[in-house]
Amino acid sequence: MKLFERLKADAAPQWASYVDHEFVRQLGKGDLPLSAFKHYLVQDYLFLIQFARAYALGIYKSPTVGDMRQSLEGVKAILDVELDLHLELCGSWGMTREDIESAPENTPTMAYTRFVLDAGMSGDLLDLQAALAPCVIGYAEIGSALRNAGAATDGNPYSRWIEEYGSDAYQDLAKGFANWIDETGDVYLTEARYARLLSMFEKASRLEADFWQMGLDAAD
Ligand SMILES: Cc1ncc(C[n+]2csc(CCO)c2C)c(N)n1
Repeated sequence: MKLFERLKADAAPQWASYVDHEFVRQLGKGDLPLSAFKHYLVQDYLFLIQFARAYALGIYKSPTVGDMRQSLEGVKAILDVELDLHLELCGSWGMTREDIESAPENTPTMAYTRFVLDAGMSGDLLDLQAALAPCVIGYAEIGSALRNAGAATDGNPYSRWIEEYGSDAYQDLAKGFANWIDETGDVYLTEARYARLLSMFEKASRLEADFWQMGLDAAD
């Protein structure tokens, strides 16, 4: 079994608590309170700034030029695509870039981003990839499930978000990431390392679930 598939199977409870979270269900049905989504999206913007740094760390930790290019794709996806989506949505509610960037980082945002940065700082590229994988691939799974369920097309207020993560371009990016961690695993994985990688993958999945919960808890 390839590394990503194995991690996902072994972390099945944590993975399910993330991709089947109540926030995601309400988002798909379109009845998620807007206050919850707005709070989530502002925190997600702050999250993405730190994630761009984590991908940049991936460039630094890359053993090959090919790995550097893969990490660079992540930096570009965040700086050129995802942050703009967030600014576009927040702008439609009258929020400016300054409003968002000056918002205080919530504890779940700090916990998740600093965990990923530390996984990369203290380990090698494979450790960093194990911490990043739930984020990149989980959103593709969620986007594709919601898109296939028709959530983006029936007047759902969150259709723009669903279209972005359900898009072919995003699905390809996530597949590229899965192939990349599998290939790194082919070179660097030993059975002695696996338990630590799984623990990081589980933690990242739990921190994703906590991130959704932070949004739900902010509903008024
Ligand atoms: C909490 C949280 N988790 C995952 C993503 C998705 N995501 C994070 S970085 C990136 C760019 C490509 O790797 C994507 C799509 C998010 N936005 N917020």
